[in-house]
Amino acid sequence: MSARDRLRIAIQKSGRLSDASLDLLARCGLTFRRSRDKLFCFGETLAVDLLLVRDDDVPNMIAEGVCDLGIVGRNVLDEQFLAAGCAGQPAGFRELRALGFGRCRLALAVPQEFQYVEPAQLGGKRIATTYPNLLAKWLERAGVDAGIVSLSGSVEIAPRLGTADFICDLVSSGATLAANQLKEAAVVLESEAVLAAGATLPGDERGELIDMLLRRIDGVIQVRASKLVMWHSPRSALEEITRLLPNGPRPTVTSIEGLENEVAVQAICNEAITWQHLEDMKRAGARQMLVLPVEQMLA
Ligand SMILES: Nc1ncnc2c1ncn2[C@@H]1O[C@H](COP(=O)(O)OP(=O)(O)OP(=O)(O)O)[C@@H](O)[C@H]1O
Ligand SMILES: O=P(O)(O)OC[C@H]1O[C@H](OP(=O)(O)OP(=O)(O)O)[C@H](O)[C@@H]1O
Ligand SMILES: [Mg+2]
Repeated sequence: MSARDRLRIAIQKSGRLSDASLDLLARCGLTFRRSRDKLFCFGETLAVDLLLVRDDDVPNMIAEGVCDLGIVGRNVLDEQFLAAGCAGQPAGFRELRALGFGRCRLALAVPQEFQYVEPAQLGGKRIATTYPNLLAKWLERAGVDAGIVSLSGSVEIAPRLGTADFICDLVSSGATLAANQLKEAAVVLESEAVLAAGATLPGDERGELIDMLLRRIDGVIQVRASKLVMWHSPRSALEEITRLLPNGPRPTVTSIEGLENEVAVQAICNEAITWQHLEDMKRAGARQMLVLPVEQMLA
């Protein structure tokens, strides 16, 4: 087998997406031998190797055929997709799957004292960002003519330095904005880590490997979101409690020896169970609630 018969996946070498990307691939059954320079990892279990790179380089490496797949934030992928379009080139990469980690949003932020109501207030102002193409598209859709100040980092400080009036940057908890006396005003893009691939998938063994990997990724994502919820409650409260759970699962109901009106219930939920869910269930009569992770699932 020549080296390029093997599938190559590019992931972020060191950053917010690195551990979760490696964890996802491990859950898909891939293990790697790390080379000494740690930029190339040879796949031991399957003919799938890893390249460890800066996240910004992932889309172009796919477009150039250096690798077949990549894990990168949608924010980076979409920005570079639009940039290629502006340069009159086909992008050569696309999103195959949303992966459910690295969630954040590209947001417009304004000084805390600014009363933001609508995009029209941005007209004629300067907005600093590292995502000029995504911002330009959003402004165009909103019909607003504003100046875009392209920076390569430390965007949050621009309003204080007077180089811009507002900013457009990634936000998760909002702590960075608050530390810079800014507040979120509008969401430009909801982002998370995505699996990216070339415009067309390889038709050889690599294509088969991609199909298999996609099936495993889909399974991992489904299981990750799934929880087994268990509780005790009066039989009469069962329907109301079940309705409180996301997606109204079909519960398995077991009677409890010696307690005629009580039941033990378990249900698989395919969405996150929050404390609020549990408190609502408790108010409706549920007790002894347990939420357990699902390890593997075969329908
Ligand atoms: N605060 C955040 N919370 C959650 N996800 C985030 C957050 N900030 C960024 N991300 C996501 O993680 C990706 C990688 O972020 P990171 O800060 O590690 O990138 P970077 O500094 O550009 O790294 P590199 O050195 O690889 O260029 C971002 O493109 C985004 O998709
Ligand atoms: O809303 P928050 O939870 O505060 O997160 C937002 C911050 O996180 C990211 O930066 P990161 O911490 O990755 O540092 P970087 O800008 O050096 O990459 C992003 O660029 C914001 O600055
Ligand atoms: Mg980067």
